[in-house]
Amino acid sequence: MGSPVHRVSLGDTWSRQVHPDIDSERCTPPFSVERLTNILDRGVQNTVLRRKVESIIQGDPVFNLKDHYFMTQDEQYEAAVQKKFHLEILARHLGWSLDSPERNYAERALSGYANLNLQGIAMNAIRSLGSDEQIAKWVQLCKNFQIIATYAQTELGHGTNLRGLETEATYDAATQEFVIHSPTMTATKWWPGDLGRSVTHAVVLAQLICSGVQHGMHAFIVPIRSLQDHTPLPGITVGDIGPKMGLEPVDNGFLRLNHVRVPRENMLSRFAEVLPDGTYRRLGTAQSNYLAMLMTRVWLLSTGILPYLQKSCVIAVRYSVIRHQSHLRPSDPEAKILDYQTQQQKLLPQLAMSYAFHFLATSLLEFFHSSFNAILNRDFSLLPELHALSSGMKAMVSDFCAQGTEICRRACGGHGYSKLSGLPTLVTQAIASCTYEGENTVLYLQLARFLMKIYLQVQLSPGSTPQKPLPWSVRYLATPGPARCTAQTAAHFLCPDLYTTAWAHVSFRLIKDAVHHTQTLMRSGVDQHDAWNQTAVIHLQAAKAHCYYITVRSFKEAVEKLDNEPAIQQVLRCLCDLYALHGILTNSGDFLHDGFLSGAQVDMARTAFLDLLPLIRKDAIFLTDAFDFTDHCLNSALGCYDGHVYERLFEWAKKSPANNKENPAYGKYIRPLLQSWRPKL
Ligand SMILES: CCCCCCCCCCCCC/C=C/C(=O)SCCNC(=O)CCNC(=O)[C@H](O)C(C)(C)COP(=O)(O)OP(=O)(O)OC[C@H]1O[C@@H](n2cnc3c(N)ncnc32)[C@H](O)[C@@H]1OP(=O)(O)O
Ligand SMILES: Cc1cc2nc3c(=O)[nH]c(=O)nc-3n(C[C@H](O)[C@H](O)[C@H](O)COP(=O)(O)OP(=O)(O)OC[C@H]3O[C@@H](n4cnc5c(N)ncnc54)[C@H](O)[C@@H]3O)c2cc1C
Repeated sequence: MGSPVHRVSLGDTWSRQVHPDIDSERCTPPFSVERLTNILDRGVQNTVLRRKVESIIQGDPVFNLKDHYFMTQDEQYEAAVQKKFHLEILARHLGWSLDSPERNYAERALSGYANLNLQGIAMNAIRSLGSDEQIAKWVQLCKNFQIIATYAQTELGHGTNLRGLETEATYDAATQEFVIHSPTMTATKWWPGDLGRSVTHAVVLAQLICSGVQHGMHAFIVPIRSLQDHTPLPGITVGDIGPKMGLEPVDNGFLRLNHVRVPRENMLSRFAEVLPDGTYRRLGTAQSNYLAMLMTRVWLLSTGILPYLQKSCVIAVRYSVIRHQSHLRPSDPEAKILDYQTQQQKLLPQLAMSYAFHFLATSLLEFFHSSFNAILNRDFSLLPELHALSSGMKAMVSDFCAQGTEICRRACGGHGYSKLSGLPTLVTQAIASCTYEGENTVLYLQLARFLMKIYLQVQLSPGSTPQKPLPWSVRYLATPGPARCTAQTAAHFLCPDLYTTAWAHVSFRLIKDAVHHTQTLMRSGVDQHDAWNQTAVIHLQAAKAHCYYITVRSFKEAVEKLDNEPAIQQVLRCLCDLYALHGILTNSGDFLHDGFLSGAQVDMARTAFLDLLPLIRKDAIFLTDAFDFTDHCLNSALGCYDGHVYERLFEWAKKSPANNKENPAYGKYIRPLLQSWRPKL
């Protein structure tokens, strides 16, 4: 098999020949991998453009990632800024504007290795919370990198509870300025990315106070560092928060503001404004200023979170066809570890999830785009569903990606523990996404609250046509399905309608149970808030089931649309089956609880699941190749397209600074230790 040049990018001499163990996996593709890539890219023209951009990136020595794993944190930070700077210069030269597809592809290729990404999140805030004039002014400055901005919301004392934020923005009508101030230690902004050492400006979220009255959290554009010499401006104390679990290239920072004055025009005012005399006018809802987070959650799913799992799958699956360990039968040669059922059971559900989440993120993005303009024009009718869905989906995707990347890492045995595998970095990146942009439990509970409301709404008018149709994602709550699953054989579990119905049933029942528990407590005299807290674990479980149901449904619908691609449809159908059944088996208690499934039916589901594993296993390399990550972008000694795992690990390890300088500990400690007993020998 020829090796596509765009994938084999590291320029190692052995790259010219693909390892026979992975080459043999690519012998007879049952579907066009190229077409599948086009589908994932949403069009052949996008694949062509992406590859063009990737070849520019990987051909440029500044974007070389070779030494990354041996760098100190400081060096990683500097290299990441250098890459961003170089990308910016290159983009100007090539005419790639900040929102262009070329620019997005370049960011994807450098994901995790370039920083100043909070510029995008700050722009999301400006675009969603700013007036048209503010957008025109500030987004342009950001786009040109005339300023570098971050989104500074979280404080030492509060992250989740935005109403508890302490930073104050007090309006001074005499000067028509806001005075931005951190009144306490716990009001210190803590965590914003790129804040520690890089940004010039911050979108600061603060409690607005006009004429002594508090109006809740609003967004203000605050200059932080001088545009001339980058020193902190008067009243600003800013710095880096210190070592973290991962994300070394990013300078997460702290910020204290001591009566910093900004002009009235610096309050983002699409949904609220302060008139010169200090009159406050609310133009949106109390939660309108949360819109920037919503936008970023949707955006991050496909750009910032899912790729960690997809890359981990590519690395672990490729490695698993190269790695031989032990024997399936004593007389056989050592087996590829991917041929062990247990290895398939670890990796293939992760692969299925990678596809499931791709289609989910796509449909959520479409929903977002179709409702965002209406929201900007203050039509908030779609907002509750969009907020609930994006909260739940961000929580689910990041949770599963964090678990999945770790499963992939452990599935690579000892070599998965080496940073050179690329996997530890992917794990820590995915773990961070469980916390930022909303801690996952908290986000699931936002969805649960929405589900409870809808459920109660449906119960109030059972059977009758509701005044306005239910939001599409929860319409199933109005039409409960059968009380028992009809499957009689394992093969019946390979029917998308059957398992989608099963997931709808479990989600419906868990929502009903959660609401029932809450209401029972309330009827017994427990106050509404305590009742919610005492049933939150059950609500959480319901929200998770709902997310699973939505994912299964969106995957099923995406596969159904591929009628003109029967071979691809067939393989994706298997992945969809595997995803749905894996969820049923890992949550079988929920399906058994009310007798929807019998024990015998769970056994059938397990048989169907296990039978799928070898089917998907034979296509696993094709399915991972289809993501079309370049070797450069994977930056993994285990996961390269050519399969030369051992040579690459050895070559990369040899480059370690530890192997290329004198050992300072030898003279100081090892030699004295060894020699300390010499007189007695
Ligand atoms: C190719 C590119 C590669 C890019 C690579 C990417 C690299 C990635 C880099 C990493 C970047 C990381 C950046 C991280 C940034 C951040 O983390 S910023 C900080 C984020 N912080 C949060 O998310 C905080 C989470 N907290 C909240 O959202 C809220 O406080 C809360 C949990 C929602 C609670 O708020 P509260 O005011 O208490 O509301 P409630 O009482 O719970 O609800 C009242 C009603 O309001 C509704 N509601 C809540 N939020 C919203 C919303 N956003 N939109 C619409 N409606 C909302 C809620 O449902 C309630 O409704 P009702 O029930 O009808 O009353
Ligand atoms: C890598 C990284 C990058 C970040 N980047 C930024 C950034 O650029 N800008 C920015 O402003 N912030 C940023 N953050 C901060 C991040 O958004 C917050 O850490 C996050 O929103 C969680 O808030 P918290 O830290 O206050 O956690 P807490 O809310 O204190 O959570 C701690 C625990 O309490 C639980 N809990 C809290 N409230 C409730 C509740 N109501 N019900 C039930 N349980 C609850 C949570 O589930 C969790 O288990 C970043 C964080 C990280 C880790």
